[in-house]
Amino acid sequence: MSQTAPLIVRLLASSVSVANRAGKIVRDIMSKGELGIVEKGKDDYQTEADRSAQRCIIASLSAQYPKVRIIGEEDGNEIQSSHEFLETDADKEILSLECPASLKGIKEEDIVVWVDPLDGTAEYTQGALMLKRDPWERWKMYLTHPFISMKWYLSLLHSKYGFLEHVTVLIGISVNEKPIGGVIHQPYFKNENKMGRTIWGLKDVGVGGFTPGNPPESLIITTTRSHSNPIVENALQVMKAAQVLRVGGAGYKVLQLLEGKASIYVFASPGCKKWDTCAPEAVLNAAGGKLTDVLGNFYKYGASESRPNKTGVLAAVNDELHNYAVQRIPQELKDKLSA
Ligand SMILES: Nc1ncnc2c1ncn2[C@@H]1O[C@H](COP(=O)(O)O)[C@@H](OP(=O)(O)O)[C@H]1O
Ligand SMILES: [Mg+2]
Ligand SMILES: [Mg+2]
Ligand SMILES: [Mg+2]
Repeated sequence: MSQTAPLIVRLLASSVSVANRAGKIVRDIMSKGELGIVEKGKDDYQTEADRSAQRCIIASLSAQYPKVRIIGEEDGNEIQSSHEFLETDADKEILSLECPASLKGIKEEDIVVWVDPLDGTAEYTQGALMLKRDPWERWKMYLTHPFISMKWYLSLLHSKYGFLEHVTVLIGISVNEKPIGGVIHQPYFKNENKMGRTIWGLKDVGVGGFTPGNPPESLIITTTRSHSNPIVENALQVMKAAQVLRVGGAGYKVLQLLEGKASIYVFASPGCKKWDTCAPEAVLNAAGGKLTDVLGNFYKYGASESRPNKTGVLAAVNDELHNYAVQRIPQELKDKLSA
């Protein structure tokens, strides 16, 4: 690795390589078909892919950047048992980036990295069903699946490939409580000749790994497909959108904004955590967008911050759309979430 590149550029380059490796782990576990699903709470599951991908990311980054504070979604990821997963490559394209003056003096001690090893776990576990080509085998798997309702099962059958494209690996880099760099890796993105793609963003540099798109002509909202409730629905109704897309994962929803497939990401619920939003917010910022809570306030990403994004998520690719969304949310709803 080029030791001459400034720390933040090296860390982002390592994060890209580590996210690619984690994505391969996610695909391999799905192919083996033993997901090892554990219920963490209501509508909150973890699989072997979440656990192994996090082990890979934390072991690899902490071996190379020992003083960086790294916080992951999943518990019980002892670093000692993870040498098989060590990834020490660093992406060459990122290493060759010109580091802006504003990021040159950053030290390891100033950095907190937020890791979501697998964003869209609900969609990942449902994807396992779609890999069963035999309808009888698929039905049997559905019957033993811990949390797929009949409505979901039917929507899965209609979706042809399931929702694996919604799955992402998120590595967010924050400095002084602000997200300044991030990686969103999509293990199941279908390219012509290879599986997966890696989107990155860095403050005062820009974004890469995809083709940015302008917001759609009409107002298209993107939101959760597996964690809705009456308040979430209320916040969608007031937007007066032409269309509402219900997809999995915070990472994938922000990708939809970046690619011009949706105008605003609206989620009026405390369900998302710092690891869900740190990387997407960093990439969105680097593309000129904005991610806040539903009151329009920024989240802080210091290590001691509480994990839940209690007052929800509102994100858009520009200030105009973001302002529109903040203004549409009724005060009563803002009060309910901040209570
Ligand atoms: N009510 C809830 N309970 C637990 N997690 C929630 C939640 N609402 C949102 N989340 C988390 O926020 C992320 C995005 O949610 P959604 O796909 O519904 O938009 C998911 O991350 P993970 O898949 O990494 O756990 C999901 O678990
Ligand atoms: Mg989770
Ligand atoms: Mg997540
Ligand atoms: Mg996760």
